[in-house]
Amino acid sequence: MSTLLNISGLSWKVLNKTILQDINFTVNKGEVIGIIGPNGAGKTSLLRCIINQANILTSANISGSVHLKNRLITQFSAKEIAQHFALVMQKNDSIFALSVQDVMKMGLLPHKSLFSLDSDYDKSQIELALSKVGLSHALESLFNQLSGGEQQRVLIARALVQASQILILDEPTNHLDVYYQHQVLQLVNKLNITVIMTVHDLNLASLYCQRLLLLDKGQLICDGPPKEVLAPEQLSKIFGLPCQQNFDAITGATQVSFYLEENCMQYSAISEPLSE
Ligand SMILES: Nc1ncnc2c1ncn2[C@@H]1O[C@H](COP(=O)(O)OP(=O)(O)OP(=O)(O)O)[C@@H](O)[C@H]1O
Repeated sequence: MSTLLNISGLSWKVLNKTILQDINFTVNKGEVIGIIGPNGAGKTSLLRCIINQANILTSANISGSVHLKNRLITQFSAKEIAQHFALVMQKNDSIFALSVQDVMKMGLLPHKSLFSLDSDYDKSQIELALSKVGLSHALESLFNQLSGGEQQRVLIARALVQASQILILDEPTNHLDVYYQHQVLQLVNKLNITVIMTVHDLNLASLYCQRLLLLDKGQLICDGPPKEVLAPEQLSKIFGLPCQQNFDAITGATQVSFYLEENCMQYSAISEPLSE
């Protein structure tokens, strides 16, 4: 397996606050990796550091390194970053007033020269990507008139036309109903490209990611296959709720359930949160 990304000793501080602390991991070509952890754990911040956006956002104090194909990420131009990474991040204010078609065309820009015209091939790629997310009918619609879930699917379709080697998704299932949660993650999974995504739903993460990174308070607590990372004692401690690990009867995937003490009839069978 060839290594695409190498994150080494990565730390990020803003003023006195530590956002990420000594993060180390590698990403191999073709892996589908889910970043999980509680609110504020540093999941989105880690994505930003990987794509070299943390410095743009703040006068940040970043140490350690991110290498993409053995070259420091800070040495890549913005266009080179866009050629390597397709992004679906959570805030998209800048595309507020565009049509879906225009939003989709933005996905083609990293691979075009300044004055190149739209081709029939471009048009067919846009139509194909929209059909994959069930939005063929929305080509002429205004992006800001779509529902949150439809907007999310357009952004995923835009990432598909960008045809980059690495797909970065920040909470891709946000706003999606249960059908599109599975549809989008299955689609992402079948692309045969490298995917790094933050996911709040631990069971979806387990179902669609080969490998999970568990973050807490800016630290990488565990990196491994879902069965190992979703160990109930570990999750119970981090999320502060009793937890049980099961296996899905149909897929065989590791699944977890959390319980509130007062709702739990068989509390003794379930691991309690560990004290500090
Ligand atoms: N530019 C910044 N300046 C100051 N603090 C920041 C900055 N970016 C993130 N943080 C802080 O870093 C911490 C981690 O934020 P981040 O958004 O990475 O968490 P997350 O794990 O993605 O959370 P969530 O699950 O709630 O989306 C938070 O406390 C956040 O307030």
